[in-house]
Amino acid sequence: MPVEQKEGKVVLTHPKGASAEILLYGATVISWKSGNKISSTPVERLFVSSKAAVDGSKAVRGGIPVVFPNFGAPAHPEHAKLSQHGFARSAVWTFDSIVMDNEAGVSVRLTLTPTPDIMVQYFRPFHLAYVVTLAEHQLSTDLHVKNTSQTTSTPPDALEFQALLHTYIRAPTSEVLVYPLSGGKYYDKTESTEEARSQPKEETRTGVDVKKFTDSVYENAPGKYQVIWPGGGLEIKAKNFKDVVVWNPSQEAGSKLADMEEGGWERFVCVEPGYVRGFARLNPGETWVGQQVLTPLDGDRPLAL
Ligand SMILES: O=P(O)(O)OC[C@H]1O[C@@H](O)[C@H](O)[C@@H](O)[C@@H]1O
Repeated sequence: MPVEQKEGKVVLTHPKGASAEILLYGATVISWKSGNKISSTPVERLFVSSKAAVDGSKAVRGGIPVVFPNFGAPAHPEHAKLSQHGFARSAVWTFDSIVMDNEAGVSVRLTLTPTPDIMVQYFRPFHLAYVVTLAEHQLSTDLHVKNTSQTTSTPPDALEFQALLHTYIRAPTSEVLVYPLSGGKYYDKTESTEEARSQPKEETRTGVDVKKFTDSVYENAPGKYQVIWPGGGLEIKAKNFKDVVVWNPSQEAGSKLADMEEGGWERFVCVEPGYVRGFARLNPGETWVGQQVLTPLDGDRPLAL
């Protein structure tokens, strides 16, 4: 069965062996197993902490949580009641449909509209659709945001939001490098004062490492990244996610996360395409689509982490 629904999750299986699992809780992709052009054996590409809650009690520590409508602590007055990274990653989404089911890809759509719980914290009408497509050697995740307001006021009843795919890539943290961010502007959230956090820095490293606590928001980033370690790597392509966040808590911050497994920070890098500097804006009836495509790089070998 290429698409199976069981116990709060959707499992996609590609005829050539790749698979993906998506929790309805948060529409969180919690597993993506894929081979590559050289080795067809599917291997896990995403990191999920063994201490992560996968029962819907807390956003998942790993996989690909969906961040919407705010990134980090709320900065927009309309988001004031929301918690860090918004409600999409901790709301139960609805299985909508199978979009495609053939050798080119197995694809499903999940949706989220305001629930009573969301409406207590957030008044804007919206419709989110998340399309996850599994190909032989690729995983695409597309987030569609629609402003469903019927109001015809002037100025328009705009939906202003941030969105990000918080992708935890399984990789040896001490060796992984992210390209090409050199020359770009970033905001360093590990700085201790608000003033230092709001001053842009210029990236001078050809390949960005995460050997120490890293929480960097690259603004207007290139949209195509290589995440490379000795013997392996992935490409991430992003559309309409103009920014990218590179995060690894290291032991310093990782050991304080209750749902992070011991040493888990040594086994991943988060490379997170997003629209997080400023706000995307939709007038009533308009839709915005952000896309992420993950592909193992040629020469990639399975990781024993
Ligand atoms: O612990 P959370 O809420 O899942 O967030 C993890 C991290 O997510 C990153 O995207 C943020 O830039 C970090 O500041 C944050 O610590």
